[in-house]
Amino acid sequence: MELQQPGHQSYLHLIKKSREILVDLIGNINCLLENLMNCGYFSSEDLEIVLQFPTRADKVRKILDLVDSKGEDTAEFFIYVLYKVPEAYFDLTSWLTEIDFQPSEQIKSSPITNNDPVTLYSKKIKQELCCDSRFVRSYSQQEELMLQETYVNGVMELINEHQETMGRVNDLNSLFDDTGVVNEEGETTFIYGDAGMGKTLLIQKIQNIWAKGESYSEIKFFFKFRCRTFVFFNPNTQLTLKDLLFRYNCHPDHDPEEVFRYILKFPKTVMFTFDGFDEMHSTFDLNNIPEVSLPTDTAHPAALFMHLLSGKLLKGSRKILTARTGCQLSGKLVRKRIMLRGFGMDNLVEYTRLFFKEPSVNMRVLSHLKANHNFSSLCSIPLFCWIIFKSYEHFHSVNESHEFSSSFVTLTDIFLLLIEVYLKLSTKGTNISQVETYRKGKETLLLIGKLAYVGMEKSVFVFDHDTITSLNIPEHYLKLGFLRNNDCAENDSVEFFHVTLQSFFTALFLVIDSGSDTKELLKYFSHCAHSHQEDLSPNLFSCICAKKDKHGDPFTNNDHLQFVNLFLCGLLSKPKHLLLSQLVPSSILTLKRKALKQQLFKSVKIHLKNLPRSSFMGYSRVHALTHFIWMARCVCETQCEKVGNLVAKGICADYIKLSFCGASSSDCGAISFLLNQYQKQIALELDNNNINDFGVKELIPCYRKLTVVR
Ligand SMILES: Nc1ncnc2c1ncn2[C@@H]1O[C@H](COP(=O)(O)OP(=O)(O)OP(=O)(O)O)[C@@H](O)[C@H]1O
Repeated sequence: MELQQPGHQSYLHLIKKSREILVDLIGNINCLLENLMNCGYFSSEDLEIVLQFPTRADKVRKILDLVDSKGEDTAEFFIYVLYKVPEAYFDLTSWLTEIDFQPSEQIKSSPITNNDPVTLYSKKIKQELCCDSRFVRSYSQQEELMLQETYVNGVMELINEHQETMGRVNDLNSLFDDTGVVNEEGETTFIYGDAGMGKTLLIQKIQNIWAKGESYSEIKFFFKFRCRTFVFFNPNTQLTLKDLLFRYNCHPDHDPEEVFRYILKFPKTVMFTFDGFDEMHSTFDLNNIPEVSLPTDTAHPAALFMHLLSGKLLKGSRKILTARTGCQLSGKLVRKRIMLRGFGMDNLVEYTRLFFKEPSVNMRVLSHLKANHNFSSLCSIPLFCWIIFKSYEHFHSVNESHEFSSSFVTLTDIFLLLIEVYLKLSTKGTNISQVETYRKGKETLLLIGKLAYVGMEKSVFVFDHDTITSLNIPEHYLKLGFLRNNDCAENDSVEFFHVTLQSFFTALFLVIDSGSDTKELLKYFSHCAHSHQEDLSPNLFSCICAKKDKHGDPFTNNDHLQFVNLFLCGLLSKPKHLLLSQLVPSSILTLKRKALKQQLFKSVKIHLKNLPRSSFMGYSRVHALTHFIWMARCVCETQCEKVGNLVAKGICADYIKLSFCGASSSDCGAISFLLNQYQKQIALELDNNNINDFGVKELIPCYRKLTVVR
């Protein structure tokens, strides 16, 4: 294409010379006609003449003829429209660059209407996301929580390939910049953290700031998926990428083909968020991910998802994938790895300010947090912080002088409080005691507990209507706040508002159901004893083929089962005896408690005994796995020194290395509790975990037992 500079030639001449190119590449006629009409360059007769022609090419030819007949100004305006609406005329980008079009000052003052399908679709996604992300999905269903009034930044750290921290991410705009890149070829920003650390809320915040135009201005299309959605597709489902994007996010109102063509041509203008990779553990077999050679090929949606992650489809698009800690993603796919570490003290102060608007209550909660580091370390996990504050708010409204009675608050205490709050809200119960509330709520607790347990048995976290009716759960129980509608599955299915709550109800059911014997009670301990995750190959594609290898399901995350065990320990602890004896005979509680105590001893002993040892600085060093941390959490949840004493006897090592075990600050309290009961001195290595100042304080009580701390 040979073109001369416009300075040497008229625009009319330029259009004439490029006639063929323009006829070939101008697709959107409406946008041109509308602007030429609006600014008075074309009359309604001109419009009619153009529209008489049947084909697109003929229409363009006629427009060019008319422009030619009208003179230089119209020709300049014609090119100005092509230049100002690049989304509609993206095929002409290189032509426009080549002619180096420089609009005159006069033409620049002409208003241009941008009604092309790409821009309209981008606006539509923005509007939808703006509405969708304004509110946090409320747990109690009766209240609506504005994201803006509840979100505070948590601590985010960049992690390298050796799992070491490389500094903090302080700004959501830097999620895609060049700092902390672990693999230039990787395409995905992988954000991970423990349950309730705020992965989903972070994704919602990212959607919200994009939709409000506060960030990521180069992004035109934002597609959000929950990984769980891919589990719900029938294994035989075949979709094109276009269908996956447009059917499962909002649909373009105009010319979807043209919008998709734009997306394929400019993948850098597309952002994806995929939330909850750990939820992909599933029944379908991803063994043979079919190749897609063309973006128009069909494949199973999960295969399309994997090809998007790897960049085989829409290479260069931005992708954020979230998962629970421990869920592996191949290094090949990861560009940056970011770990969520929850709330630091500054974040907690801000969250408290947002949550408790009344200054005196705000001050009281803050001083409570500062005085009690067990309390503040639990609050460093945003989900637990919300539950604690929610319960505090409720009890404070009932009784102004309410304080958390014990200086040591366990997770079981918190969930018991939350359930009490919801039971009271439903009965509009006034000042009845916790014991009385539970006694009255026995039937509810048994039925909801049964639902949780039935699900846990089959790794089912979403319940359809048939399951609910088969368990005879009355409709109004679903509205108490424990369950919420599921937005991924079809039909009106429900899920627990958080999977930890399902774990809690499962434990409660195993404790209070008179039909559950001790064997049943303890069965999840053996499921958890050895986590497949810990010896997984880091390559996702080999993981996907794992069913044929001997690795097991790579997506299986057993945290939900570990939480069941933890809550069993809390519920069967002595301080909860009075409360639980409202729901089940005392003798049964005692029997179950004894069996649990023995199980804890056995679990720790077997775990440490079966691990390889090495000699280090004269010690026999054993590198314990995450399961050991869970055991420590369980022992601490009992709050019983006798149990701690017995279990500590199972510690058959004098040096325990707990590096890379995902221990958080609140775990330090648990480790301290357990080691304090150990009869001898012991060395402890805790580097590369998620421990902050709260955690260090929690360890203080066991310092006297430690010979080496690292
Ligand atoms: N940054 C935050 N600011 C305020 N509250 C938060 C924040 N992050 C999380 N929360 C609170 O914790 C709850 C749980 O957060 P979220 O669902 O995002 O956790 P998650 O990490 O996705 O958990 P899971 O892995 O179990 O799905 C939120 O509904 C909210 O109440």
